[in-house]
Amino acid sequence: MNLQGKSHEQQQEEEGDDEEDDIMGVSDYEDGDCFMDGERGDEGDDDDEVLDFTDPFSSEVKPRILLMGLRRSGKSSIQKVVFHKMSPNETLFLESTNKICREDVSNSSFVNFQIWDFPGQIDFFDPTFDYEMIFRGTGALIFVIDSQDDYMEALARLHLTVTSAYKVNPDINFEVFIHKVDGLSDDHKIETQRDIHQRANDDLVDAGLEKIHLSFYLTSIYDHSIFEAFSKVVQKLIPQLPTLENLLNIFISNSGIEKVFLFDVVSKIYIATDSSPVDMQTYELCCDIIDVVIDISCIYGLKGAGTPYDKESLAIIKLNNTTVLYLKEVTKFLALVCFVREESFERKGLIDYNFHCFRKAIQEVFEVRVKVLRSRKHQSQTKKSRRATPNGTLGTLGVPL
Ligand SMILES: Nc1nc2c(ncn2[C@@H]2O[C@H](COP(=O)(O)OP(=O)(O)OP(=O)(O)O)[C@@H](O)[C@H]2O)c(=O)[nH]1
Repeated sequence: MNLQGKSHEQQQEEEGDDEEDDIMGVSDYEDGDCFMDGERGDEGDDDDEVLDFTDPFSSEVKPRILLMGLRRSGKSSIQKVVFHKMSPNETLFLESTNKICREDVSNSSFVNFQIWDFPGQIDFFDPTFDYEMIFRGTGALIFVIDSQDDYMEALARLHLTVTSAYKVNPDINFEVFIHKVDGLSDDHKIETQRDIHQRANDDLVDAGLEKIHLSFYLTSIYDHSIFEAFSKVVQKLIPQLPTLENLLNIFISNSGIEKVFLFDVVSKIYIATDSSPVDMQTYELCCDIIDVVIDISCIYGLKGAGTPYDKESLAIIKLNNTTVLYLKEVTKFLALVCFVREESFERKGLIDYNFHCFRKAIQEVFEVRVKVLRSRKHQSQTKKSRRATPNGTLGTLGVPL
């Protein structure tokens, strides 16, 4: 294993080399082309700024993910395992949630959304529960069903929840996690999924609401299925997803790479991948390489106030099946994990050059979004200041007008 946690040469990149920044094909490559590892150049700091979604104004458009389900179905555990690196065994000691817990995921991760963990016993008919307000701004509603328990009550609750939410906001993505499947045999898993799918959809048809689409996932916190399911939920909320996929396709086809994932490092959610199918083993290997980088860095690499993942983080692991796993930092939240055949990895210079172009391209994709957000913020500020001024009150800067 060749782990280069924090050591690769800083290269100066000349400005104005845009004409060079087209992804190169394998055929374009010649030995001796000097596009080397670590080619980040001066633009490095800029993209942190561009991709830094912790800007307060971006909260205006933060999609909200609701986690709902009966008591003890596993909602808090999911949140803790996916976003707080809690080990699954520790969730045994989690106390029941009594109030709505809201968490902003954006501070530590690329994924820019809020999760609302609802206590199991919440009552929709309680007049103090303003579910209209809650559902209006929601991007995805995850309903967790404990598959090890009798799920009839959960299905009734799912129906009530989904129909109430749909009335307020028909654009919500409804995601059903058939959870704790680690306790079920493979046959039982499939049978349970089929049964829940059938019953939930029958209930919707009976209510004349067959247009509501429910997506189902088999999940457990004891393996990677919960991360994979969460990845799919999050991907549906990323408007730039088709563009990212397209860029990844171009990147791998020109670099001799077999498969690539763009990962949110903190949550191990993958934001995008190329269009070839994902198999669980590949995904698990990606999670493992991220863990290796972060864990080794945390244990042996941290100096003072440093972070375990930074601009220089990269890892190369040669597997025993002639495949090379290659991780590279994209932004302070994102990493690219590539599966490359050993013979293709000999052209690492080409891969790194194309990676550099890919990085620039995604920077541009998100720049558009940041610009839109900025202009929206500006507009709303202008409106506010106009509203505040006619009767001689203070302007936006607190200066008497
Ligand atoms: N076997 C198994 N147990 C799980 C899984 N996820 C959660 N659990 C267990 O389920 C129990 C309840 O988990 P919580 O996360 O507290 O459930 P909750 O839905 O947040 O409960 P409330 O706060 O009461 O609404 C805990 O003992 C967890 O360890 C899973 O994937 N498999």
